[in-house]
Amino acid sequence: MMVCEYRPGLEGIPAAQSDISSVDGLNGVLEYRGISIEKLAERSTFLETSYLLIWGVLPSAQELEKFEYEVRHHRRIKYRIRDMMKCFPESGHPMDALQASTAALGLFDSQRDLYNPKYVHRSVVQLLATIPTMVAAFQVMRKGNDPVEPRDDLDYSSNFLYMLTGSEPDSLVARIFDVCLILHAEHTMNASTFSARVTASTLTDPYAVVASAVGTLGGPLHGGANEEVVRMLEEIGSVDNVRPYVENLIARKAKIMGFGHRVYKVKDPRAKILQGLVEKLFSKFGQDKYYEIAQEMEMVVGEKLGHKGVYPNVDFYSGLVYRKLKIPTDLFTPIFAIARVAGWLAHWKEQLVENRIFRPTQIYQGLHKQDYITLGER
Ligand SMILES: CC(=O)SCCNC(=O)CCNC(=O)[C@H](O)C(C)(C)COP(=O)(O)OP(=O)(O)OC[C@H]1O[C@@H](n2cnc3c(N)ncnc32)[C@H](O)[C@@H]1OP(=O)(O)O
Ligand SMILES: O=C([O-])CC(=O)C(=O)O
Repeated sequence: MMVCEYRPGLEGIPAAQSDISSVDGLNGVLEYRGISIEKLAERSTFLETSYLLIWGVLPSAQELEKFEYEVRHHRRIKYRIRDMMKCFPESGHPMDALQASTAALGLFDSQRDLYNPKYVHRSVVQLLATIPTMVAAFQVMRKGNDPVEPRDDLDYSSNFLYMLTGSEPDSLVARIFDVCLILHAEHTMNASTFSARVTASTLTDPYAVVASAVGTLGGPLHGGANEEVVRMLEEIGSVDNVRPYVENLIARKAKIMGFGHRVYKVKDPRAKILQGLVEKLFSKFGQDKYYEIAQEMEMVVGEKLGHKGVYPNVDFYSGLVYRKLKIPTDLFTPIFAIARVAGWLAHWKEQLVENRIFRPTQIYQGLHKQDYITLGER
């Protein structure tokens, strides 16, 4: 079958049939396996949501306990991985460090057996368990310190925050962080998930699948926008500067980070929940001026670009949560990756069910039947 119409960015072209999540972009609805993101953010945990995404159903109490136990006990990384990471330049971006170290996990995967449920289970546990450890280890090691060993007695998010700082987080902070992970866990056929599915379709190992997705997530048009948003708010500096700043970006036809979406033509439902989390954090730990700047920005961008359906996306308010938790800006996208591993793995598993290698076509616009001109004659 030949489909000849070219759609830049594959806009509107289905790349898979999926049961994992759905987005209603006109009404601002996101569901994981049919459950709204609002319900999950209110009642679930990141690990339970990961189980739901990957295995398709909410776990029983016993299944959840076993899954949490397994993840807790696979958090340690091999000393060879840690030593390899020690050699990474401290000036390098943590997303590059994460991509390289995730790919390196594949070096230890000698028994690849993609269609064996035990292999799938083991890889899921290992990736979910070790990716936060690798993100935290790079952060601590680039400051010249030894990584903080994971703690088996802490839940997923508390343990990650503990490995980053060396101290146990406040329980509200840990819960808010866990909700952020739930919100970022999955989002239909976004660029990094597409990347994961293309890689999965070649029947390579899940470490290569996740590493390719990490590489795709890092760009500023995708997950990397969360870092750019905070840098932009800092550059704006005061509420009075918002309007001229936005007008200048629009006049230059530049993209405003944290706004716009291929699917949502209204405010992203995750941005609404994240905004609520910012307010919760501020009411306990004190306001900062960047939230006022962000609110003004949302108002001005809505006024100028609302007619094009350009509203805040998930990356607009997440950075303000992480900033308030004193997390360095360049860790925002790796934190997004920690969460999205759940969605990538769910798509890896789904892709394998009736796999067919991705191999789209192109519309060739180049020359034919050219002469080969020898080097001396060019
Ligand atoms: C986790 C995530 O990946 S969420 C997205 C994170 N990325 C960002 O926040 C970066 C900023 N946003 C963008 O670059 C885009 O909105 C994307 C990449 C998210 C979506 O891109 P596309 O679906 O290709 O939208 P496209 O670029 O065609 O935009 C449609 C129209 O809205 C405008 N628009 C879309 N987003 C923005 C924006 N952030 N700032 C200014 N204008 C915008 C476009 O200029 C275009 O206008 P036109 O029709 O007059 O040319
Ligand atoms: O769906 C998209 O294109 C981007 C996005 O919001 C996500 O990956 O969370």
